[in-house]
Amino acid sequence: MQITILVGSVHGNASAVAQALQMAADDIAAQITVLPMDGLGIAVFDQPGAFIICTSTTGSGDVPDNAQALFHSLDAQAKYLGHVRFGLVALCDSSYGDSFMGGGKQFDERLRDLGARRVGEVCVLDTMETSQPEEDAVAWLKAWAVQLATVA
Ligand SMILES: Cc1cc2nc3c(=O)[nH]c(=O)nc-3n(C[C@H](O)[C@H](O)[C@H](O)COP(=O)(O)O)c2cc1C
Repeated sequence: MQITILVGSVHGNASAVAQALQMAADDIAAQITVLPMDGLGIAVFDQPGAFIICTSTTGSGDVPDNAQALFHSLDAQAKYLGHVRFGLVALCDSSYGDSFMGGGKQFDERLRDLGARRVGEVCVLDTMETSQPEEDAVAWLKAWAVQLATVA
């Protein structure tokens, strides 16, 4: 199984979570590549295998600066992504109220609009709820990989 983790991060928390997921690759018999979103466009989804969007939220429900190019290309170069299977790991903070998890939600909605299929529940890493986001994410990955294997 080939999995590409696309990372949107401001201060490095999402990057650290992505690294932890990569370290767990052997546990799920997968090859995991970590790719910062910087400068990427929709063409990244032409790669084979499944994807994990691992992103934080910044500003007021916004995607991180390094995710802007990829996110906007989902509009500017929109195309059908029916072949894409993805999981979502969303770093967030519920003290931000209405803008909670906005970055993750925006990716989720836009990718699904384009026909991509999200596998499993969102891995919600709320700063107010967990002090061990890496461990939580690895536990999520193990369950997610099982679900992914059952999806055509
Ligand atoms: C300036 C700033 C704005 C933020 N805005 C939001 C927000 O609107 N909604 C939310 O759920 N979390 C928000 N967060 C919380 C971050 O998403 C969270 O701290 C995350 O762990 C940061 O990960 P990163 O270092 O990979 O960017 C904000 C954090 C900062 C510092």
